[in-house]
Parts: sequence; C-alpha cells; structure tokens
Amino acid sequence: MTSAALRYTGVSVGYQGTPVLTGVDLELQAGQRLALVGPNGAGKSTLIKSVLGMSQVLSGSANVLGRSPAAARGLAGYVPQTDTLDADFPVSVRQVVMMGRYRQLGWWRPTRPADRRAVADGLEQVGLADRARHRFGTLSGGQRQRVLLARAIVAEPRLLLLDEPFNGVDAVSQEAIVRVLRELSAAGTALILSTHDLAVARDLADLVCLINGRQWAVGAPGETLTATALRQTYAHAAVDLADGRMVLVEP
Ligand SMILES: Nc1ncnc2c1ncn2[C@@H]1O[C@H](COP(=O)(O)OP(=O)(O)OP(=O)(O)O)[C@@H](O)[C@H]1O
Repeated sequence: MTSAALRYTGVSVGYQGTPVLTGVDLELQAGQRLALVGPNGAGKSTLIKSVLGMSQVLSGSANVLGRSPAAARGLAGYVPQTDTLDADFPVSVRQVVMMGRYRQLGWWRPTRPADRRAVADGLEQVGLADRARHRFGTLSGGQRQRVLLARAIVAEPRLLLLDEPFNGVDAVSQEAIVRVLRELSAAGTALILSTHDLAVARDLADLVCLINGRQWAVGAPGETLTATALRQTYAHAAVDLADGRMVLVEP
C-alpha cells in the first residue's frame, strides 16, 4: 500500500517555538483535494508552510509523502500567493516555468528536449502557450497565477499546495485554474489549497478543514460548511444560509 500524501496527527505549527495553529489532524490520500478555510490570520499559510518545511511543526506527528517535512523538502509543489512576488523580475514566462524543472535537471545543466516539452505542455495546460516569450511582469495577476501553477505542474509533484490561488483572479483565470486542478487530481496528485471563498471550497474540495488558531472541523464539504461549524470558526462573523448560499457577514 502506498503511504498517504499527508498525515498530521495532533500537530501544532508556528514560528520561533510559538504556536499559531494547534490540534491539526489531517489525512490526505493521492488524488484528494483539501481546502483550508478560515479567517485572516487563522494559520492557513502557516499550515501550508509547515508541509514545505518553511514553518515549524512544534508538536504531534507530521508526515509528508512518507517522510518528515524536513526530509520531504522539495518534493511537494508550491504555488505561492502572487502578491508575495516581485512582478518586475526580468524573466520570460517560459523561464519562470522552466524553474519548475530545476530539481530534476540541476540548475547547472542545460535544458533537455524533455524539459522544453514539459514547459510547453504546462503552458498549454494553463492556456498561456501564446505568452511563453512575454516578460512575466507584464502579465495580469490572474495570468501570473497560472504561470506559477504551470511552474509547479512541470515538477510533477505528488502533492501540490496552493496559497489562495484565486485571490485577485478573474473568472476566466479561475476557471482555467479549477480545470487544471481537477485534471491534476484525476491523475493522482493530492492538492491542498487555502481559500476565503466558501463556494470554491464546496465545489472543488473533497475535504474541507476549518481552522482559526486551532482546527475546528475536517470532513466532506457537506459536513463541515455548516452554519454551526462556520460560526464557531469565524467567531465574529454571522453566516447567512439564505437561498442555500453560505455568506460570511461582518457584524
Ligand atoms: N514569519 C512569521 N513569524 C512569526 N509569526 C508569523 C509569521 N508569519 C505569520 N505569522 C503569524 O501567524 C499567524 C497566522 O498567519 P497566517 O499567515 O498563517 O494566516 P492565514 O490564515 O494564512 O491568513 P490570511 O488569510 O490573512 O493570509 C498570524 O498571527 C501571523 O501574524
């Protein structure tokens, strides 16, 4: 039997020895899509970073692709929030995507035909084949997000983490990203994405994890995106379920 893509048992994560999120119990199998949902400062990015070895696991047992997060470093794919990147970075779209091949290639080696094919396929998959020669910084936010997704895809990770991939993304880019994520999970990639959008979580995820300083719930969207669980997690926000829609309302 192959090991789970991710298994966290009683995990606390944080920085410099101080926890920001506690009580995390998660198990994710190949091909499953997990949405992390919670308010600003809930610990979504910190949890994602813990999988990548970029924040600390302070207690409990954390297993990533059958290893400790430190030993799994570089194995999981990562699509960061685009607003954390320097858009003036003087590189072409193709060069950004090629960076995803460096782990397999070694950055000191010339690219091989297989790498160039993978980059072309990755750009095709996210619908940006015609932008390959463009400068990364000239693209829109949604297009840049799709380029970063292509960069992650070409590394062929078994586990892919995406930090708020739909932030500031228009409907066309969102649709393109959702389609690619569905294709990836159908091919066996396990996905973890953070989002503030409850409709995205409901429609895209097999599992939803509600967090806010601690884990409040994990399970299928129908079990977790309930008024009671969302009120607990968001504390200050009311939840209006009128018309079957779930909306977070500031008091
Ligand atoms: N490098 C860091 N060092 C110390 N504390 C940090 C660091 N990064 C984040 N934090 C703190 O950890 C807590 C959780 O932040 P995190 O970014 O994980 O939340 P989030 O759920 O992703 O929020 P948002 O929705 O606003 O992106 C916050 O209180 C934040 O100030």
